Amino acid sequence: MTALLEVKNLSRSFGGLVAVKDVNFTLEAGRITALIGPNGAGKTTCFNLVAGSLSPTSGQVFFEGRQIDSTPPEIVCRMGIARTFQIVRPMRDMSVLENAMVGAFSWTKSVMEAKSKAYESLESVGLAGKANARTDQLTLPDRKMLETAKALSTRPKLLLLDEVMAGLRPTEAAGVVRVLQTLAEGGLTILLVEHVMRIVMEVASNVVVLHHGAKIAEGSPAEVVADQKVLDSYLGAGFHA
Ligand SMILES: Nc1ncnc2c1ncn2[C@@H]1O[C@H](COP(=O)(O)OP(=O)(O)OP(=O)(O)O)[C@@H](O)[C@H]1O
Repeated sequence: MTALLEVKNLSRSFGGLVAVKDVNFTLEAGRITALIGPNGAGKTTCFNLVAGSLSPTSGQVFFEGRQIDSTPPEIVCRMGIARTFQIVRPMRDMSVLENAMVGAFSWTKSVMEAKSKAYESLESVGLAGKANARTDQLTLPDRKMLETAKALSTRPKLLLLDEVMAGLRPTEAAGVVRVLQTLAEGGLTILLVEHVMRIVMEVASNVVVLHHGAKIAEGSPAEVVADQKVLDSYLGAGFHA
């Protein structure tokens, strides 16, 4: 398998606090990887380092073999990495379609092209039927999927999803899992931060576990939930897969 993204000895400090500590992992093309760990473990900081919103204190990030750490986020986006944010804030005075078009303007100036790509993105997350709705008419799962569609409109090879299933009911989350599986089957590589282990186990083929900024385990979902360090620091002794 080819590594699409390679994170090498990545560290980031904020003053005296080491938020990410010498972290290494690779993302294989077309796979879904979950980044998990307790609150404050460094997951979002890792996302920000990969997406170019933060520069590392030390270490490197390679995307398709090119070093991208310290590259501005808009360039990283044009290279093929898109991200969503934990808090979804669609633009309220624009339709669902117009919101999804925003991502496409990262690579085209043509309104027609942007519209066509936005429809395709909305279709792949199951929102095409609501293209003309106002965003304040959307439910939380739909708002989350719109955020994902916006990211897909940038034509990413790698999609970074920050807690895209937080706050969803199990049936709603199951729908999102299906969407992500279909996207990965189509060749998209996905890195997601997720707290619900049941979802991680269902959706991810690889799991990276952070604790106090450092990687403490990596492997298949079954491997990490059986790892004593992961049980001690995150899942708790009572956890049963
Ligand atoms: N801009 C910043 N300035 C100072 N400290 C920061 C900054 N961003 C993150 N931190 C700190 O770095 C550590 C890691 O934070 P981060 O948000 O990456 O963790 P996380 O694993 O995403 O947590 P959560 O699950 O709660 O979202 C925390 O202690 C946090 O307070």
